[in-house]
Amino acid sequence: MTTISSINPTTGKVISEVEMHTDEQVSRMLKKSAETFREWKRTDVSERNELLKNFAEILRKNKGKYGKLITTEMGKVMKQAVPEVAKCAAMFDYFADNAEKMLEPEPAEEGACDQMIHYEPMGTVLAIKPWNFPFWQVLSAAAHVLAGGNVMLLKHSSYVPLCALEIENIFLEAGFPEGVFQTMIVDGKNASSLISRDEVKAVSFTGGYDAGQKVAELAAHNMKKFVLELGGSDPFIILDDANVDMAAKVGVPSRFINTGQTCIAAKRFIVMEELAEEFTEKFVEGTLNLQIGDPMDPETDIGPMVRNEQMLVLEDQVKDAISKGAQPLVPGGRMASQGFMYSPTVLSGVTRDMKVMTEETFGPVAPIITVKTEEEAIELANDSEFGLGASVWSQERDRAMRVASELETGMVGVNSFCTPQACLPFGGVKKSGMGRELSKHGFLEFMNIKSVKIM
Ligand SMILES: O=CCCCC(=O)O
Repeated sequence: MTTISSINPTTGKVISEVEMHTDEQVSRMLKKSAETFREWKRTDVSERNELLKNFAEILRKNKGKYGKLITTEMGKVMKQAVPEVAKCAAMFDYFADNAEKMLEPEPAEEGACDQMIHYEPMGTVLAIKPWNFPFWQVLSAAAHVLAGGNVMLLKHSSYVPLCALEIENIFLEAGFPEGVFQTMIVDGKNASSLISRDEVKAVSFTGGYDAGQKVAELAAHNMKKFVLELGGSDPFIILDDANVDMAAKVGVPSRFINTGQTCIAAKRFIVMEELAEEFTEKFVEGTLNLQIGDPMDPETDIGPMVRNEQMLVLEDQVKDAISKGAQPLVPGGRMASQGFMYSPTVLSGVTRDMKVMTEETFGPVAPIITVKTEEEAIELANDSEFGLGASVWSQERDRAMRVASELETGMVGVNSFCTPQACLPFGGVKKSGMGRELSKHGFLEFMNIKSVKIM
């Protein structure tokens, strides 16, 4: 029997061994999903919406229980794990309320009703999802994929097998027919090999660039539709007329939420020199106020990182910055405790050749870099392989909007930080991915947009 170990990052200890599915079981799941699709796509949209509503209700009723599971299995602090579950519930409500409108056939042009655009589901969507938001990452895709009449097969991160199985249970408890949503406990290699299987019609991938590139190659080779949501190195730009108090107040959670392990977190703080000292002082103060410790404690802001491997990467990035002249204003770093605790680090005097600027930092490290002009801020913000989100701070709306329009990203927060929302398309450009999740745009990614011409 082959198993995956579920490990508690707070202690570093194994919580449970989860049995992996055999090839034979996976084949049965593929077959089941293809069979179920033939029925599911024909169910009335109102019936599907009712199930989405049931699902949201179960999440809301049990958000404490699921939050605790998330905290135990990947270390997210309870203060954020419970809202993650509540946010998923709100997103299911959104698609339950809007799917019917999104599915409505549209006339091709005003008055030309004999040429229609129909939206039809594709079939089985293979979802390959990461550990950092164990519920949100799966459910933000599942809600609109299933609402459109598709079915889903999940390969979740090997770090969160218990969350993966619990999500499948919730679908069954909500009344979804067996086979509409199934969790496979398999390794990454096995999941990739499923892309070529006839039953799989599309792939929804969230994760790192290298794995995303592999998925894209396999999907393209097998002529399957894919959506990729990859990493980010989001700039957080403070222009010289920004409200510094607010920028620092929002900048701290924008960087350190989820112990810095968020694709759309602020990862490069770009400050115009007039405000650099004041912003840095306030940002450091906010960072030092964060409570670090047991993620189960409702007061804790910073819990463990997910694994030692992630800490090693972060340590290397910080070492590289310091060796090139960055000053550790808040030194932070690995803590002498059990589990994978890493205290927040703030670096000033950062230059663009440092790894903290060129690579994604997936942990609690905040590099601050100073620029002289707005143009330099824009140029530096765009000087990245990534293009997921960005944040711009200015008290002049037109100026902030002008800068926002110059940024090469899929999302911009003006005087706010970026976070996915059900009604907004979510995704990136450049090495941050292709396609969109959420909103009508995400919904349509997994629909066959069929033109119907009636003579
Ligand atoms: O890692 C990206 C997902 C972000 C989810 C959130 O901010 O709610």
